[in-house]
Formats: sequence, C-alpha cells, structure tokens
Amino acid sequence: MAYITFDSENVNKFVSENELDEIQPLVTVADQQLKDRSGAGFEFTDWLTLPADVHQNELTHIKQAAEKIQSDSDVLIVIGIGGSYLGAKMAIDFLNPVFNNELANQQRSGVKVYFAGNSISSAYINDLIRTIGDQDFSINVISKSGTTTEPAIAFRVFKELLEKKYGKEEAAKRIYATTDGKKGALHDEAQKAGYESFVIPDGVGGRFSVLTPVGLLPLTAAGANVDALMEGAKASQGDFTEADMKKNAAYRYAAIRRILYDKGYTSEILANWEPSMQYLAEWWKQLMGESEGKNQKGIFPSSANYSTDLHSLGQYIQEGRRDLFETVVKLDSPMVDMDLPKLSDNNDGLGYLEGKTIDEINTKAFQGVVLAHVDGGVPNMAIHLPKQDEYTLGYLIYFFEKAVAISGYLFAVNPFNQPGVEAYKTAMFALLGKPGYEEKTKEYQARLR
Ligand SMILES: O=P(O)(O)OC[C@H]1O[C@](O)(CO)[C@@H](O)[C@@H]1O
Repeated sequence: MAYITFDSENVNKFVSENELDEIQPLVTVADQQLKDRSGAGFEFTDWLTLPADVHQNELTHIKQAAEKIQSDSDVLIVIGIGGSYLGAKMAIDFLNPVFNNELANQQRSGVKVYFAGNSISSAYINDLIRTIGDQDFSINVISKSGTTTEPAIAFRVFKELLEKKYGKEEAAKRIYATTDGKKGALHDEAQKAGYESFVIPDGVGGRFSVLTPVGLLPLTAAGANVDALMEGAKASQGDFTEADMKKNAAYRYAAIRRILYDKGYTSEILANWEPSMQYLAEWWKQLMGESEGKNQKGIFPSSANYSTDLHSLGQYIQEGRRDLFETVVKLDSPMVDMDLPKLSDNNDGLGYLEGKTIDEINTKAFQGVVLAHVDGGVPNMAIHLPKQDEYTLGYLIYFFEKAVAISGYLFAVNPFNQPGVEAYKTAMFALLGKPGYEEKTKEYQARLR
C-alpha cells in the first residue's frame, strides 16, 4: 500500500482503463529492462537500490561533517549546478520554514544554507558575499565531473574569500568536496589540499543523486533527519516494485503521461500549493527533462505555483493551446494552519469564510482549480502527501525517479544520459577561447561577427 496517494481520477475523461491495459505489456518490458539492468544506460541505475544499500558508515561520516559545520559556521555555501544543487535546494526548502535563513540562530535547527555556482551572474556572487558579511562560513563544493564551469568559477571566488578570512590551512578544514571517487579536477584538488571528501557513486547520475552525499550533507547541515529521509525512500523502493500498474502508482503515472503525450498533450505542469515546494518542481524538471528530452521526443516539464500563478499562467492553462496536462503535488495536512481572523463587520466581503482555516481555503481552491482545469480540457493527476517531512520527501523522490526511468524506456530513449547538454558547453568554451576549441572558436566567432 503506497504511503502517498496517486489520484488519476481526473484523467478518466482523457485516458481510458482500456488504453492503460493496452500499454501494460510495454510497461512490463520496461520494468524488466530496469530490473535486469539490460536497458539503455543501465550502468547508471545504481540509484535504484540506494535507499536500501546506504551504509551506516557513510551516514555517520555525513553527520560528523554536518556537526562540525554547525559547530564552527553560521553559513554553509553549497556550490553546484543541476543535479549537484537542485536536490539539496528542493529538500531544504521542503523541510524548513520558508524564511529559514532569516530566522534567528536558535529558531533554526541547522546552519543557514546559501547556494552558489548555479549561474554565472556576477551580481549574484557579489550579493552573496555581502550577505555572508562577517559570519563564519564553510563551503560544500559539489560536482560529479569535477570540471563544470559554473561551480568551478564560484568555488574560486568563495575559496579565496575563505582563505583570506581564515588562512589557507584553516580554510582547507572548512571545505567539503563531494565529487567522483577517482577522477576530475575537483577530486584531484581535494586530495592535494586535504579537503574532507564525499564520493558520488559511479552508477548514479547527477539528477538521481539527491540521496547520496550530494543532497545528504547540505541537508544534514541544515538540520534535517536524513535517517527518516532514507527510511521513506526505502519504503518507496519496496512499494514500487511490481510491473503491474494496478499495483504500482509510479508506473501508472508514467503510463498515463505516455498515453497523454501520444494524444498531443506534450507539456506537463507540476503544480504545487505550497511556496516551499517551488524547488520540488525545479528538481523534477531536471529529472524529467534531462531523462526524456531526446531524439526530438519527450514531455516538456514545466511548473506552476498556486494560487500565485493562477493570476499569471491561469488564463493560458484554462483556455490556451490544449497541449498541457497537470500533475499537482498536494499536501494533505500543513505544517502549520491558522484561522482566518474574525471581524465585526464584513467590509472585505470575506464574512462567508469565517470559521475556516487558511489551509481549508487553500484546499478548496485546489479542488476548484482541478475542476475548472479538467473542464477546460487539461488532464489532471494529483499526488497527495500526508505530511511535509523527511520520510514523505524520501518516499516522493523515489516515486518520481522510478517513474521517469520507466517513462524513458517507454519513450525508447536512454533515460540516464544527457548528451544534448554538451552543445552549449562547446559553444561557450569556443567563445571563451578554451584550449582545444580553436577551430570551433573561429566558426562561432564568424557567426557572431
Ligand atoms: O555535477 P557536475 O558534473 O558538475 O554536473 C552538474 C550538472 O551538469 C549536467 O551534467 C548537465 O547539465 C547535469 O546532468 C548535472 O547534474
């Protein structure tokens, strides 16, 4: 019995049970490919068993490093991009108060975490340096390849800042490197300088790495209970093993998406009703987009934050081009609820809402939007979360990972590579004059003139 509820009632108008029965044999083949590791990209499927395989020693190592960070730092700068940042960011946002970094130290369970290296914006770096001010800080630099440009630039800047503040020797004790176990510029530097290091397993790609030290170290430093997170993921690993979609909601989700795509619903909106879940969608977008978007195919992953975006994207979703479907992540009981204040007059016209809590109103809005969007021709699925805690998040992470793996195989693509990302890097390196790109430099410069 799944811990989260996957509700596909509101796709019945668009996808019949019969169609699901017809796609089941393909799902069964995809499942077999994943299970016997015979599918494309099988060498990057070690995430499948991460929750059950996680070593206590590794968790202890992470907890010890997090304790040291908490004892000598107010701030942890997490440097990384893509899968080397989005998992930690979404999990920290999901698990902590919305204004966590602004709370007083004693109101927070861990250090403040700021992210860097996820853009090449000088203003962002400058603002972050100003924000840190004279606070004590440490750095967790994360890069599987150890060579990605954006984090490498940020690391240079913040390492220099750290060395100026503490001296080279002490700075090295405040740098935590999460990278490949054997190779890469970051690996080599970490070895040489003696940074505390954490390994990203070979068989786990960036976007599937949140349950490795990539996500676990920043999360633990921020005060999260990673044991509960891994427990949730482990339960999910156990719950989504059947090939039969009637017993496996992750596969049902993947199959419905595939059928909808064939019918012209080529964009999916992951919607939430909690601002703390905005980055859940950002993480999910990489997971889905990098896994499926190949060979000129794949569902375009997008997101919406409700009710905020009902006042911006709402018009399009209701009446624009009919190629959208929606998956809503809905929290069933909020971390905190509050009553709508009672007034002696009804000047604001809200008297009819008195006696309701804010979350009850949010939930009615969610229900109303589902009805309106379905009536407007937008197929809707909902994933209900019982709580907003570590266990639930671990469970949800694995649900999406398992779903996208099957989905990739249903699209007949390799869900575990990302060859298309290289194109921008080649053009950027050529324009920056990186050695080895001389021919391309001429070609691109001629095009820019
Ligand atoms: O961890 P790395 O090697 O710095 O890569 C960061 C991100 O860059 C990509 O390789 C391409 O965007 C992602 O798959 C990855 O998550």
